[in-house]
Amino acid sequence: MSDGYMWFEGVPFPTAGFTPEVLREARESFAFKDEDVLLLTYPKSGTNWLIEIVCLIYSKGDPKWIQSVPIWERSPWVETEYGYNSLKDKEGPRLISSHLPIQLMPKSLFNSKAKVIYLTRNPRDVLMSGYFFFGASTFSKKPQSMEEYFGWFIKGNVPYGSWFDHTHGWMSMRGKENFLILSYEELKRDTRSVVEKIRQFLGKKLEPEELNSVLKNSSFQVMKENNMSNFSLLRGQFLDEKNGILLRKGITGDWKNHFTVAQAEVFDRIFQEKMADLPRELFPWE
Ligand SMILES: Nc1ncnc2c1ncn2[C@@H]1O[C@H](COP(=O)(O)O)[C@@H](OP(=O)(O)O)[C@H]1O
Ligand SMILES: CCc1ccc(OS(=O)(=O)O)cc1
Repeated sequence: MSDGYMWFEGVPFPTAGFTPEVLREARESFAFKDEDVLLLTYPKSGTNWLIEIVCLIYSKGDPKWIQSVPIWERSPWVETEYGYNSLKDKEGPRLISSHLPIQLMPKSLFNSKAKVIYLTRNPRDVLMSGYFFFGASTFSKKPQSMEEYFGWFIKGNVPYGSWFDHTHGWMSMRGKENFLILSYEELKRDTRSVVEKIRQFLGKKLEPEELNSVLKNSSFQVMKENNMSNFSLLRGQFLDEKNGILLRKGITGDWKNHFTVAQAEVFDRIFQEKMADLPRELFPWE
């Protein structure tokens, strides 16, 4: 019986676009190549912002690609039916996205030199972003209230499971030279420097005016108006016509407008308990 998720090995997935067969085959058989780039996040951490930036770095700031091809085709999600099938036989270097927890990632990643960028975000803002986004979707369990979604998030009963487990799992890769960890918060605070860091990690060159174009075309306002990037193509079938918005506020600290004092205290306590073994520098919002 469906409870609003498609469960695979204890992890809840959206009900559209995912199957146990593809998840299994991707983990066992998907072959990462050394020249691939993997954009890895827990959902609602700024995944699509990162994809837009990387696409623009690849096109040297030329917006033609991002204005003509849907974002999920430029950097498909390897775990989805569509993404797996479009990536598996693709020639040449590939841009690949994923929200998978480490135990479900294609095994070949760990023997490849593929470059991985892991983008983190304050889980309180991830929670709020997910509450609005999944609440306006047709492919995920709908919460009746923020309080209900808060409880699900703490338990990991949300798409892709527990933020705490996801983060713990992937942080075990920190220090590897092909693994770059960034945060949404630093990307917001100093976008230019972080985009430069990404460019350098990818070994790409940009002229100053090309960098300016990357920044302009990946800005919140320009992305919000780009129908190839703002998920407007998913409205109707997968997202609510009115509230199914990917680029909602694009700020840090929105959780403060929604959490009660009691929820903030509960979250702090759980965060301390679950993340105490990891260095605080990994969480630049704390
Ligand atoms: N160019 C941009 N600048 C800032 N935030 C952006 C952005 N593009 C997307 N985001 C934010 O990233 C979140 C979605 O993440 P994902 O791409 O992982 O689903 C949304 O957060 P909010 O819901 O807090 O506004 C969205 O507004
Ligand atoms: C079916 C399309 C779709 C879109 C977005 C999804 O969630 S997530 O934000 O990438 O986690 C899932 C399915």
